[in-house]
Amino acid sequence: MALLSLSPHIVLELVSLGFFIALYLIHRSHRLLPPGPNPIPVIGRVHFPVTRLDLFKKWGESYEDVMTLRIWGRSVIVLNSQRAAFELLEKRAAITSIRPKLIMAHELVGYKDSTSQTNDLALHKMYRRLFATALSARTSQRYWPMEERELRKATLYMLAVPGCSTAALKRAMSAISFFVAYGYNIESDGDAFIDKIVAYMRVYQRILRPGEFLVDIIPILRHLPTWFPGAGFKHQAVHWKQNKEDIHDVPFQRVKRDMATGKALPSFTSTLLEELAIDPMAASKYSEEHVKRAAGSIYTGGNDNNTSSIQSLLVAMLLFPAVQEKAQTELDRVIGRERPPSVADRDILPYCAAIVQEILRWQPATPFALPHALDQDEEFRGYVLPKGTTIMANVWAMTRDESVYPRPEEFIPERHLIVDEKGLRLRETARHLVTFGFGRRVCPGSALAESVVFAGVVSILWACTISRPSGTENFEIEYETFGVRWPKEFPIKFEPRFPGAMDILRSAVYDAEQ
Ligand code: HEM
Repeated sequence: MALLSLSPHIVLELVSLGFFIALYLIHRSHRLLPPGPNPIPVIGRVHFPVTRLDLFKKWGESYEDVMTLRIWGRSVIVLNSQRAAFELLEKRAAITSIRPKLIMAHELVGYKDSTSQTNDLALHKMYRRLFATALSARTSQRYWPMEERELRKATLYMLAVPGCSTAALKRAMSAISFFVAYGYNIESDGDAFIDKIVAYMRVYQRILRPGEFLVDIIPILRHLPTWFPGAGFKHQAVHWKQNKEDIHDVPFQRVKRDMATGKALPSFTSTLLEELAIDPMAASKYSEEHVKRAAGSIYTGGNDNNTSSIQSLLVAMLLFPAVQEKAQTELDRVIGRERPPSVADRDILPYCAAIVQEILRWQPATPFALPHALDQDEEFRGYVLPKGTTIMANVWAMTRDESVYPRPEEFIPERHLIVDEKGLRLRETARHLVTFGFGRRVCPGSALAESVVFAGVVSILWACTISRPSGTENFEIEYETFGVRWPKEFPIKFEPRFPGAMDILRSAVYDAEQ
């Protein structure tokens, strides 16, 4: 009321003063942060330029280890080198393992307590234990035969139907994720359910993108009543939340039914539910609800990353045909043409194993990993990084660091190989790729991902000759980023590499399905 009695002139002066104080405070809070490319004063930029990887590579060189991007005035620390990422995200993981707050994803759609988003560190530790039990490198071996079967089916599909490689790979990856999580084929849930999941993946990737929703920038908007103009995002959130619950619940309940009738096949869910039933100690550590959420993250975490990586294999084979020839020479020499290769052959197929590592380096599916955040103020390289600040890893620039990967834009599997008294084999360091992220949040599905991509490499290259269809030799393949980075549709031709290749694959698939 007192304000209303002031003259308009004084009110204007007070508002201006408030504005300049706010500017000063924002400016002061930015002073102690590392510099960065922020062209608009105070605001910095209006979005995080996820598609401009060329800029991130350039900035990685000019700002060296660490820089600050400001998005609508909010600071995002970007770590440009492996050295900085290890120092902050690995060595100081105790304070850099939380995720930035996203009102839309966490509060409105309900991801607050999910595996990849929870900031409850005890809960997070428990989820990681579930993954260590039911999806360790050793337990994931039980899924190898099913990975081989699905990728052989996808290979046959690509050979039989021109222009279907993306659809074939997406179908195979859905089948694998579902089988690993629940032990049955997703197709038996019907097309409507599959469509629902595919549509939901887009939503999932959208809600996790920092700055995608105004409510993430202005959190107070979450209190808007649903009838208020512009509050449409709240309706969307209710709908998405319900979809999320259904997608997690339908397959989970089916595993429980199958377990009750003795029909359930071994899976992430059945392994943990069995342990819960027989081990009285297990119930004090986790509940069915936790298993349900962790199983849901296998699909959301793994599906698109795996698909994108195998699509990048196809791109690499078109751009670097000599690599295809070398891999096929290795396959002919070691495996021959009487049987298709399997994941268990990985140690005797080092060149093909190195192709997997090179795909993950050359086209990381998530070029910025997932965002971390600081749990307290922290001094780093002479700067003071405030509590709550988002930290992104510039994985793109790290995988293009010429001191580690000479000629980084070229696809060179040899860079991951070593020859010594034991013969040709993968370097010890090859598996420590930054593509799977950092510290306590490092991808818990990396062993599964590597075997799936290997199954794709050997199945496709053993059976097919991949080339550009005539007339498309100069077609420029482009990538797009939607959560995960994908190649846009591109022309590609698959031909059987030798007579009988398709028959051998078909009978291997048939045997596996019996
Ligand atoms: C090529 C395939 C894959 C790539 C490139 C990839 C990459 C990543 C990255 C970069 C992160 C974030 C790490 C960080 O925050 O520092 C992550 C987290 C995660 N990934 Fe993967 N991933 C792949 C496959 C998979 C698979 C197959 C699964 C299934 C089990 C999976 C499940 C998850 C989960 C649950 C998280 C969250 C971990 C947490 O917050 O503690 N990912 N992944």
